[in-house]
Amino acid sequence: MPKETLLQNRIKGVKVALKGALLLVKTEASIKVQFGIAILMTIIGFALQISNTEWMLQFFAIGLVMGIEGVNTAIEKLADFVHPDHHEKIGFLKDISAGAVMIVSLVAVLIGLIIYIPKIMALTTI
Ligand SMILES: Nc1ncnc2c1ncn2[C@@H]1O[C@H](COP(=O)(O)OP(=O)(O)OP(=O)(O)O)[C@@H](O)[C@H]1O
Repeated sequence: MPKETLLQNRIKGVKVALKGALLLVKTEASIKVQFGIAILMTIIGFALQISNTEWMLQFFAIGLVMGIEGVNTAIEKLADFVHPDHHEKIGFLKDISAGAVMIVSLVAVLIGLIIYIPKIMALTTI
């Protein structure tokens, strides 16, 4: 079999990653909710005309939360596959993995509050 080039190898890698991202959005309830929130925040961002820097921070927060949620999902599924029975260590592993999602989610909420509270205040004082 002819050896694939670096470009062919990378194209294959991108295809696999896209398939994984689609699988996450299609099958995982938490990612579906986060995707919905991401769309809503994008609409609100347009409506309240946030700045370029605010767009960057908002997309960064969305990407961070959804990315870490994806890794958390993979860890949960791997744990269930490797050890389907109840085990203290599996519980600990799943808890810290969920904790990582919680940390980035709190940061995302803080970013949202910092961006939108002044804009909402300005709207309500008009
Ligand atoms: N095999 C196990 N052994 C010990 N504790 C477990 C085990 N499976 C789950 N737990 C405990 O239950 C919690 C929830 O685990 P679960 O796999 O249901 O994740 P989840 O948060 O409900 O998943 P999702 O994000 O898909 O809703 C874990 O954080 C852990 O504390």
